[in-house]
Amino acid sequence: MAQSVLLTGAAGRVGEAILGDLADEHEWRLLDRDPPTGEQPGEFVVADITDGDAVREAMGGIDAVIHLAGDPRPEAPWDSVLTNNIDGTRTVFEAAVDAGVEKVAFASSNHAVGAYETDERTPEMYRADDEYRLDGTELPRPGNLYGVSKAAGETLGRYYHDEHDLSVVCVRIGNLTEGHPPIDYERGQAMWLSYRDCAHLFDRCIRADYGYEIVYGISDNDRKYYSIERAREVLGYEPRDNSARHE
Ligand SMILES: NC(=O)C1=CN([C@@H]2O[C@H](COP(=O)(O)OP(=O)(O)OC[C@H]3O[C@@H](n4cnc5c(N)ncnc54)[C@H](O)[C@@H]3O)[C@@H](O)[C@H]2O)C=CC1
Ligand SMILES: O=C1O[C@H](COP(=O)(O)O)[C@@H](O)[C@H](O)[C@H]1O
Repeated sequence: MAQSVLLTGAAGRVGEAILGDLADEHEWRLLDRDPPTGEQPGEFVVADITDGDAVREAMGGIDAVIHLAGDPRPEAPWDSVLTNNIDGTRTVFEAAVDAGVEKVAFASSNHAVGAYETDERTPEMYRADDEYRLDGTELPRPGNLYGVSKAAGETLGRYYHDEHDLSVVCVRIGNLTEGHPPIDYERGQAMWLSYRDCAHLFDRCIRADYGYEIVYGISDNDRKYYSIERAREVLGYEPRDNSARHE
């Protein structure tokens, strides 16, 4: 069934992947601090996610939120991730609860667990014959402040689920690229997320029933060190792409 979905960070790359396949599948309200370029599949709200009043207004009549807005740079400075990724994410969760939204899918990142990629494990863990897997039950282990901000977003989600009964899924997105996986980059190939698998995964986040979940958002790559079993089980994720087909 089509749902009313608020998509924050709609003008970015992940937003482009989602809307590319799902424009006609749901009723969209799009939010970004950058104004839209070109025609959009729904109402577009130009606002900053740290503006509580604007975010609360954008939540009216919404069933589900896909929260992408934030600073996506692994090297982003603390001031920026504190404002955009931590404070902004808290504002989105708070407004969702106030508005009686049912579920929020939060764009977390591989960088929330980047420090598991130790010198001892790499580069072997990036290869198809290596069986090391992270599955979402492990503690966060960020390798940079951007990763810290994503771990904080996951923890905010846990809090808003436990204290306010909001359904929350945190998707630790790998490396989204259009058309083909990153070239000459084993790590990127191991965590590749194709555009169509990205759209399908967030569609499942809108449609599935869950309480609080952390899942990995990668395609079904032969090379992988993130398990996608939880996403399959809980969300019904059925990825179609595999970076090995492009090697
Ligand atoms: N692209 C990737 O491979 C990955 C992305 N992610 C996460 O997914 C989300 C989206 O990433 P991308 O689309 O790649 O980034 P992007 O930079 O292309 O898009 C982010 C969008 O959010 C908007 N934005 C940023 N701060 C904002 C604020 N304070 N208020 C309102 N809008 C704001 C920007 O204007 C931009 O349109 C980010 O949270 C990022 O951390 C996580 C892992 C991998
Ligand atoms: O969280 C993110 O991760 C991807 C992949 O990380 P990288 O270190 O291999 O580049 C990154 O491209 C994206 O910008 C970021 O938001």
